[in-house]
Amino acid sequence: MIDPKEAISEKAVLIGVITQQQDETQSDEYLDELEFLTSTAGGVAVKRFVQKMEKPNPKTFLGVGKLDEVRGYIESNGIGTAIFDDELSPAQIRNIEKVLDCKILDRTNLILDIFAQRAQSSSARTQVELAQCQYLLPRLTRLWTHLDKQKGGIGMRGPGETEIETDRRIIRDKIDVLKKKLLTIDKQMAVQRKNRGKMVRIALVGYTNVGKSTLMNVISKSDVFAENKLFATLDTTVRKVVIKNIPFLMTDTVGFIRKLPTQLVESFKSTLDEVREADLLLHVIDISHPNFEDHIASVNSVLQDIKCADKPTLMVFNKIDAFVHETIKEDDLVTEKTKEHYTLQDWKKTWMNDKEQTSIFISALNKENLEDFKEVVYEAVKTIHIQRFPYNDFLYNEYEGE
Ligand SMILES: Nc1nc2c(ncn2[C@@H]2O[C@H](COP(=O)(O)OP(=O)(O)OP(=O)(O)O)[C@@H](O)[C@H]2O)c(=O)[nH]1
Ligand SMILES: [Mg+2]
Repeated sequence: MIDPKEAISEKAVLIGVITQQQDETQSDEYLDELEFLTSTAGGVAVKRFVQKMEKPNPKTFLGVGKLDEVRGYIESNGIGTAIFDDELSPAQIRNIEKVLDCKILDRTNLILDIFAQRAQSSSARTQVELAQCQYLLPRLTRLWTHLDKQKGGIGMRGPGETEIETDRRIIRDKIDVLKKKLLTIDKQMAVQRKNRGKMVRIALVGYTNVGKSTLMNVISKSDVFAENKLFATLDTTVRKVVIKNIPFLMTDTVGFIRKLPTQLVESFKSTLDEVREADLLLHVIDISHPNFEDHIASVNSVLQDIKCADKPTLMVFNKIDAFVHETIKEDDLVTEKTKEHYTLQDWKKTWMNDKEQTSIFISALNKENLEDFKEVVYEAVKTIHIQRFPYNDFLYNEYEGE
């Protein structure tokens, strides 16, 4: 298996494409994210290579000429790793490796690697390991490229194939074992969740690094690990929170990301069950991030994958303290007003103001607007609580201030 500690501890080049689906700005922002992922994994991105093309080359991702340029740079600068901003197919990895002769990582690889480094509990570790095995299985052949199976024929089919088959069987057996282990963990977790009784359950969801754990900490006065790195949280934390007269449970869980590897979504089933069984979702958004609308779309698509898209959801726009916008000078009559120029007030008048949804604007870090936040959450929880406990059986009396 890939040793998470050794996977990257070196200089890397980042490789992306500009296509019809993703323009130059987008491609830039995606590579910014890839760079953040790289540094979170412990690597340093020293250079970016970007190629304009209709779609990535199915054989080599980049075009042959561009790939050669990358090889030149890698050779003369002693770079050990090339990281591609997309999931590469087994054939692409094989072909690229032949040209670049260095470690080839793709986006999925990188994310799996970070997850592996960060997994603490036995459940998180098992889930990551399963995802890694599933990623590895179809890619095992790359170890055998030197046998050049295409030429095939006598001698080529024998030992090579058998060894790949043996390796595959080992990985398959491991996948079986891990799946069984996860089944047991799932059951334990389901029992734990059941034991929590009928209390209303809220789950924090959102893109990675938006401030979910920070919000959890200020609301529940707990101490969940939060830091400016991607995927600081992998394990689920549940805290009891009381607002006024209603106690409820709040869950902080793993953050989502664009192109979250499907293997991870699948194997993190027991973690995501927390989200699936929640009565209410708080979708936390980093409104100070230039790509926050993209982030919302990515999160919604994962929610759809895990069949949670229809759950009651409050949109919590966090980091209002860090929100900035471009301004157009009064005498500038040329520049058109675009989203980069929107003030917070402008934004609040957009789709965020939809009657269908509730939006709250806060800074978890500076504790701004938390009273409003609590009020809105309280009302939402109360509605669910009253439905669930028809005798209006509040655990505490609500005292109006005198
Ligand atoms: N400026 C500002 N920074 C914030 C705010 N809330 C959180 N942060 C910072 O954002 C970074 C990420 O915060 P976390 O709470 O770890 O984010 P998360 O959503 O739990 O991230 P993952 O667990 O990685 O998915 C930290 O450096 C926080 O200090 C805020 O309101 N304003
Ligand atoms: Mg977190």
